[in-house]
Order: sequence, then structure tokens, then C-alpha cells
Amino acid sequence: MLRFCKRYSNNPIWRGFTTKTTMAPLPDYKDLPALHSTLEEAKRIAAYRAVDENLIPVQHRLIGVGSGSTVIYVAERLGQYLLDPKFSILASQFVCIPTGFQSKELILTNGLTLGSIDQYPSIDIVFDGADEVDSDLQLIKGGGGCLFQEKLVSTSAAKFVVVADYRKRSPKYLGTNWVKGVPIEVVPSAYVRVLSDLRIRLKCKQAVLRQGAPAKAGPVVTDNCNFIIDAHFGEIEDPAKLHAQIKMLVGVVETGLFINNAARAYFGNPDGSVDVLG
Ligand SMILES: O=C(CO)[C@H](O)[C@H](O)COP(=O)(O)O
Repeated sequence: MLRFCKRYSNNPIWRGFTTKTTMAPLPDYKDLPALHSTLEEAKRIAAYRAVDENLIPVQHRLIGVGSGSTVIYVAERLGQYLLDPKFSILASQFVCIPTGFQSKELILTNGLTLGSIDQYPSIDIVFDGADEVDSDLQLIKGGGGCLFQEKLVSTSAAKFVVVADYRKRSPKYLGTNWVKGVPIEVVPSAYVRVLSDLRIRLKCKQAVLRQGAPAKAGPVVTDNCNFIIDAHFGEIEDPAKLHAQIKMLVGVVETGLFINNAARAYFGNPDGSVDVLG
């Protein structure tokens, strides 16, 4: 307890936030104040269930924390483990590995210990969101522009658990619900060449350089200083084949097709129920 409080008070993020050091059992989802929409509620229940049913505090020490709006509730739940007297000693040994700037902030603001993937190249479990999930647990990710680091962390984890809301579950093929295209991270100087190769060699229906407007004039720049291309292939019958074809193009750093990577997915529903795949 003393060690725990000391760690909080030494962290600049928490200096002055004395209420955070109050110990409390993990709150039951039903006792939490309502959020502003059923969609947010769906994300929160999926994230809490995913953490509670997959995290083994006595066994898991290195935990990947992904990016997006659903993962916010993963970090919140992990922070609650720190405050529960039953788990606080184990939770104070968690080291959380981020997939980008946003998740780094989430880890710190929830009082968790930050590590990096080059420090810990093999991690125990990762929780991350997705843009679309098919029934074989193949994913489209990268809607938030973090795909390379997300893939690095998720493929370095012994177990990858997806947290999502009901809109992310594909009726059949990837590309059905997520119609913005497959995100592809590319080296900036190669983006024109990759756009052309996608259109001519891979017969992509449409490929566009993701723009930052209105927040920024010009292209989105990833946490790795790369660009993102969104490539529309319609419904994707063979995501593994498409991933391999895109990956072969010169200038491609990584694709947003996550193949044979996720072990389980949690989808929060508007009625407060959760569907689990895997
Ligand atoms: O891949 C991602 C970011 O690049 C996100 O995980 C994905 O976009 C899901 O985000 P959200 O939880 O906000 O729906």
C-alpha cells in the first residue's frame, strides 16, 4: 500500500490527485454512473468484460494497451485493479506497453507503469480495438492511424483480445461494415508509387492518401512519421492473400489486415449484453 501510494505521488500525472489513492474493490459495471450514450456503454462493458475474463493478475505482468475509443475503458479497468486491495500488489507489477501516443497517455493517466516494446519484446496479453472483425477473427485495424505499432505489439503478445462495439462485427467478409478501405502505412516518399501499384497491380477500386483536415492541412502523419493510404477492395474474401500482396509493394510498412492474430473478441451491445467470439 505504501509502495503503491508512493508510486502515485511520484508520478507527475497524479500529483495532487489524492482521491485516486483511495482503495476500493473493482466496481461492478452496474454500479457505475451512466455514460452519455448507449454506444459508449457498449464499449465500456465490452472492455471491462474482456479484461476481467482474460487478465490473470498472478500470471500476466506485461500487458499491451491498444488505441482507439474502446481501449480507453481497458486502461480505466486496469487502473481499477491497482485500487482493489485484492489485486493492488500484483497490479503494481503490471508493465503496460502502448501502441502509440494515445495509449501511452492512457497508461499514465490511469496510474499504470509504462514500458516499451523494445524493452519487452514478448508480452503476455494485449487488449486492442478493431474497425471490423470477421467470424474467423481476422481484423481490419488502423482507422485511428496506429496500425504499425498495433501490429508490432499484438504479434508480440501471447494472447490478443479485441474489444469493440456491436458495429464492428462483420456479417461475412471484411470490407462489408468498414467501408473506408484497408488502412496501409507507407513511407512518405513512396506514397505516389504505392497508390499507383494498388490501383494498377492490385486492381484496388479506390486508394486515397488519408488527409488530416480539418484538424490539419495535409496528410495524416503516423506516430512513426509515415503516411496512411486507405485502399478500397470491396468485400475481402481472402484477407490473408490480400495482406501478403499489399505487403510486397515497395514502400508499404504494414497493412491494417490483422491475420490469425486475435484469439478472442468482445462486442458490447446497446442492451448491455456482450457477444464473445473465440
Ligand atoms: O485500429 C485502431 C486505431 O488505429 C483502433 O483500434 C480502431 O480504429 C478501433 O477504434 P475504436 O475503439 O475507437 O472503435
